[in-house]
Amino acid sequence: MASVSLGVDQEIISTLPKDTGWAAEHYYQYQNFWYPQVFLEGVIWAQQDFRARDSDIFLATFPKCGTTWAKALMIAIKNRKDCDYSSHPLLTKNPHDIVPYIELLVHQDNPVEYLDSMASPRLLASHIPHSSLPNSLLDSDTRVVYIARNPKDVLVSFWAFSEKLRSKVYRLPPLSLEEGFELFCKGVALAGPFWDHVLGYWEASLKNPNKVLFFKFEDLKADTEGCVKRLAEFIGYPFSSEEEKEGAVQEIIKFCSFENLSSLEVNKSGTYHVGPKTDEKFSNDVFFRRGETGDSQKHLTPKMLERLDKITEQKFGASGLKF
Ligand SMILES: Nc1ncnc2c1ncn2[C@@H]1O[C@H](COP(=O)(O)OS(=O)(=O)O)[C@@H](OP(=O)(O)O)[C@H]1O
Repeated sequence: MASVSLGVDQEIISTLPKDTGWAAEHYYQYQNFWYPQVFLEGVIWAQQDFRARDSDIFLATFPKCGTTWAKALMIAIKNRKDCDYSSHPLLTKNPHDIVPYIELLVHQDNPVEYLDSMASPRLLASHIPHSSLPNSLLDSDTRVVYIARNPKDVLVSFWAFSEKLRSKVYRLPPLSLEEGFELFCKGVALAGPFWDHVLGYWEASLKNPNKVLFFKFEDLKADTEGCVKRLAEFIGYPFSSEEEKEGAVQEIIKFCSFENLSSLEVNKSGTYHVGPKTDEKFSNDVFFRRGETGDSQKHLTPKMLERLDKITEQKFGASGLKF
C-alpha cells in the first residue's frame, strides 16, 4: 500500500472517528467531513498556514463534480492572450499540476515557498468544505468558483475512480458499488457528506454572490458557452465582443473538451504525483472516464436511484437547489 507522510498531525488524527476508506484503507471524520489521511493532513495544514491573496482565484469542488474540466477552462481563459494552442501548458501538463489543491501542498518540500513563488493572480483549488476553509481565505477578497454535480453521477464517478486506485495503487481489495453506495449515503466519501458540502457553498453563494460563483456540471454541459463567459467574467478575464466574434470562446471550449483533453499524451500516459513527501502517484487517465451526464442510470439500480433522490430531496428541499 502507498504510504503517506505521517506528520505532526498524527496525534490529532489518531483521535478522530474513522470508517472504511475508498481510495485509502480508512477515512477520518474532521469537523463533520470525511477524508483520507493524505487530504486530512493538508486540511489541517491549510487552516494553520495557508495565506490567501485578495487576487487569488479559487476553485472549490466536491470530488468528481468537474474539477479537472473547470481547472482547464480557468487556465485557458486566463492564459488566452499569452499562449497559443500549439504551445499551451495544457498540452504537456495535467490541469492538476497547474492548479494545485491547497490541501495537497503539504506534501511538497516547502508548501509556503511553493505558494509564495506563484505569480498573482494565483489559480488554486480545493475540496475543503466551506465551513472548514482557512480563515485567511474567508477574510480575503479571493473569488471562489464552485462546481456541483448531481449526486448519482458523482457516486458512480467516485466509485469508478476509487476502484482503479484501490487495486493499482493501494493494493486494497475491491469495494463493490453497493458498499460504496452505502458509504456515500451515510456521508463517508472524500470531503463528504456530499450534500453538506454542496449546501455550504450554495448558501455562501446566495449570501455573497460577488465572492462565490455556483455552477452545476450539468449546466456546464448544456450551455458551455454561457457558463464559460460567466466564468471568465467572474474571474476577471471577460471576453471582449471582438474576441467573441473571432471565436475565442469556442476555441477554449474545444481545447478543454473531454475529447481533446483525454486524447493528449500527458493525460493518457502521464503521472500525477501528489508531492515528493508522499509516494501517492497515479496515472492521469483516472481523471477522464466518460464526461457525460446521467451515466449513473446505467450503473445504479432503481432502488439506489430512488434512495439517492430521496436524500437529495430531504437535504436540498428547503434550499431551492435542484438536481
Ligand atoms: N473536459 C471534460 N469535460 C467533461 N467532463 C470531464 C472533463 N474532464 C474530466 N471530466 C469528467 O469529470 C469527472 C471527474 O471529476 P473531477 O475532475 O472533479 O475529479 S477530481 O475530483 O479532480 O478527481 C469524470 O466524470 P465521469 O466520466 O462521470 O467519471 C470525468 O470523466
